[in-house]
Amino acid sequence: MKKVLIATANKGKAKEFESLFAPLGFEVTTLLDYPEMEEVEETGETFKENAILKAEAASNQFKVMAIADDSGLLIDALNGDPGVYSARYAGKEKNDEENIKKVLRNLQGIPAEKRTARFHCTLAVSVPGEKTLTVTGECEGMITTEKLGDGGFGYDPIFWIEDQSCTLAQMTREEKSAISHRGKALEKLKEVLPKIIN
Ligand SMILES: O=P(O)(O)OP(=O)(O)OP(=O)(O)OC[C@H]1O[C@@H](n2cnc3c(O)ncnc32)[C@H](O)[C@@H]1O
Ligand SMILES: [Mg+2]
Repeated sequence: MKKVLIATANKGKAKEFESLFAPLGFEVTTLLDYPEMEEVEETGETFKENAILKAEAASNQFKVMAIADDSGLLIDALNGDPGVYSARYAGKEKNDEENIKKVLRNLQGIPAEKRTARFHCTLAVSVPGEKTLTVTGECEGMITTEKLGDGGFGYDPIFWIEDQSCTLAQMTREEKSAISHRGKALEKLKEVLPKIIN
């Protein structure tokens, strides 16, 4: 079976990538399979910089093609926060629960129509000896006033999708991937990397 290395240690992302790549005949390995590996410091100021950092670190270490995902939630009423710092919004322990609480606290009193937000995803593909390639995807939504649903990960329980009238955490993994920032970025990746994906 063909293998693809996804340079992430995030369980939620890992599951989504497994579901996205399985139909393409790929076995997915992630950094969760290598717990001894040290986490790459995300020193970039943009999703693109951080995605490239993570992808190149993994492909250099393992000498294989690696795909990294840097993503985050941009909330208009918070001037684009938590943005690139989404994972660590409430502290360096990367606690989804605390991150959600902080967002809801900071949006207290903000009316529904002003709670617009988007998820962003940049995927970087690094092949040893070749220039790293990036693609992006975005998903528009609204921030709820309470958590709804227990699927997904991260900020999904407070991210409302207008068209479907539910949060990303109330969708199946397939439903989420059909409209998500990650799903859209991967669709673009499939176009630019036909040789590798097919
Ligand atoms: O860097 P890796 O190892 O991939 O894992 P991470 O969790 O640190 O990932 P990021 O640096 O890209 O931070 C992205 C954060 O944005 C949030 N996020 C990204 N995609 C999401 C999604 O599809 N649903 C909900 N939250 C998401 C989530 O809280 C992530 O921790
Ligand atoms: Mg990270």
